[in-house]
Amino acid sequence: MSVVSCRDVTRSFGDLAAVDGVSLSVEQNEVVGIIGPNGAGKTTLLNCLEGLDVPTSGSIDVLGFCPVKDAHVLAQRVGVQLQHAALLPRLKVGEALELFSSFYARPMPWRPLLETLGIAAKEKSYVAKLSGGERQRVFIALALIHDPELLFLDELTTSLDPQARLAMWEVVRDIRRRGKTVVLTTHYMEEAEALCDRVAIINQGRLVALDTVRGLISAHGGDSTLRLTLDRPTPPTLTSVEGVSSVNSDNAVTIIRGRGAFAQNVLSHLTQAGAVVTDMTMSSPGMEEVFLNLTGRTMREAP
Ligand SMILES: Nc1ncnc2c1ncn2[C@@H]1O[C@H](COP(=O)(O)OP(=O)(O)OP(=O)(O)O)[C@@H](O)[C@H]1O
Repeated sequence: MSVVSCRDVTRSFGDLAAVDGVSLSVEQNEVVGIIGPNGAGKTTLLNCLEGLDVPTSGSIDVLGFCPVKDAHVLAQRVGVQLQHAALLPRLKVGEALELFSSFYARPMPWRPLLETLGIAAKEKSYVAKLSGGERQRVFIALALIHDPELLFLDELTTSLDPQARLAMWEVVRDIRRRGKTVVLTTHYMEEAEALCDRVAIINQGRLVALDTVRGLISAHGGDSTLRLTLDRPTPPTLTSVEGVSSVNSDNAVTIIRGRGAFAQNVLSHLTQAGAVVTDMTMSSPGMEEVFLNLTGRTMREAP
């Protein structure tokens, strides 16, 4: 049985289908990322999965339960990262963790959790006085306090500095190593590449792709680029080499785009032609190219 199963889910606000016919499943011990441009519907979808919002149509199962009707059962087994400090301003970090521990049958010891998240020194600070990144880490600690089987993380590392972001990635990897399941949204392609077993790309409410990073790049990444400096003018025969889609010259550099084993084919072709390669670089498409090809926008335009 899938941990999360979402069938043909639509959530409309008036005429706007913020989530539009999304079907997806998340299996046990997977980390699945949801990415998409601003306003794509990621948070709305996550809210529906978390039981904070109700789909206009379609159905959702989480651990075999309905996220809305069975919220009390799921609360013990699912962790949700809060986004706003509204309910905690007058509490100190340690008090907030103590309070949340009291909600659960088997809470984890929270001091080691603060250590792992790098905020042990903030135990006696008011939540309201923390920096954005520190508060974010408190919310992660609160989401983890009952050692949930399934964790929902919405923009996990958005206000964190690079060091804290890497530490947070380790936290997620550790959660996965312990057999848990994670569904996260992110605006960072490198985060999706680093953490996710599969990535769902949402655009205008619709699920446009769902696959491993490698699968997405091979299906939607487009061409790789090989830049060569040769000891002679570019042989015109390069255009007919298997896998090559285009050949251009820029000053002394030959720029060849293609797919599959095109680079190897090009090099053998040049060797046979007696040409000498004096410099060579190769760049392959990544998730940025996948995102651009599927949504028409770069990720930098999106946040
Ligand atoms: N309660 C609401 N009432 C009306 N419209 C809403 C509501 N919540 C979301 N929307 C709209 O639904 C669309 C999807 O919003 P959502 O917050 O899910 O996008 P997102 O992908 O999470 O965006 P971002 O990356 O900016 O966080 C947006 O056009 C948003 O304005």
